[in-house]
Amino acid sequence: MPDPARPSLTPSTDIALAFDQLAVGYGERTILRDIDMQVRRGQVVAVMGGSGSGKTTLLRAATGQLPPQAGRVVVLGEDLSRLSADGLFALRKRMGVLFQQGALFTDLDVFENVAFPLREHTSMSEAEILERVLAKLDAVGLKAAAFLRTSEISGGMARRVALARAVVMEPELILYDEPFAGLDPISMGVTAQLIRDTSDRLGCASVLITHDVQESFSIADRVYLLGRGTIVAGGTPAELSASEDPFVHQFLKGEPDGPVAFHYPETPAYQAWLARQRGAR
Ligand SMILES: Nc1ncnc2c1ncn2[C@@H]1O[C@H](COP(=O)(O)OP(=O)(O)OP(=O)(O)O)[C@@H](O)[C@H]1O
Repeated sequence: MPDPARPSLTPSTDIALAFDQLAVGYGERTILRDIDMQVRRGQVVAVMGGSGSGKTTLLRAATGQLPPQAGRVVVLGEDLSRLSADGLFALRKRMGVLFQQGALFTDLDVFENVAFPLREHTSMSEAEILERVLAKLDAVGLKAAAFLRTSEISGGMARRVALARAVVMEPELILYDEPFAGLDPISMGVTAQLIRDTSDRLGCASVLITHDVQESFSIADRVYLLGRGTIVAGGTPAELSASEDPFVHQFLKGEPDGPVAFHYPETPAYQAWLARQRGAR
């Protein structure tokens, strides 16, 4: 559970990630607009929303993969759109990202997969690398699996190895894309606690994109709910749980009917495709 004694007010320099009136999308299409969000060091923030609501898109904006259509993304005090390619590369070393398809290198064993960022970006000695990697593997319960090849581990184990790799550089900001996907209930609880502990111990900011209400509410300081192309609700887990907003209510209860759209919207591109399909028959 989030520590109630943790101070809720910290200086503004403590902000690790800020979206400031952000609009972001692909080509001409805007997926999210009017996004205002701040994540402080030591905080765990969960971003939730239905399928296609723009969670991964928001993550891509935070890593600089997707430039803003309007507004700003500020990471560790740096406005991403003002950074050179070298500046962005340097900043990324201070960030950890666990992608949804956090693919491991199949030609490396578990240990070398986790050691990879240390070898790429630091001048740590072999002895230091050994201790650091074993500590991170221990945290995900896989120390004794260090010598295994990636073909010898299960999908859920691979997710945990990817998690160890995302935190091995002890980054200041960690972005997790669906960290609970494909995990059994025990691993899910352990992973949630690991995310919380990593934030507390390293004082880093953690942003997790997830569908899992129970796990994210158990560790998050704040939760944001995406819908209708923007943030529809934000607050502490307790505030959201008590919300009367029909959108929040439907999402948290997983009810099929309500304002959360189940169907992908019919766009002009779909209408044009359908007309072509029908014309062709
Ligand atoms: N590379 C892309 N090019 C064009 N449109 C995209 C691209 N990636 C995603 N989209 C569109 O952006 C919208 C949001 O997608 P996004 O992947 O951010 O949703 P999500 O909330 O992460 O969904 P899920 O929970 O299903 O992973 C969708 O309508 C999707 O079709």
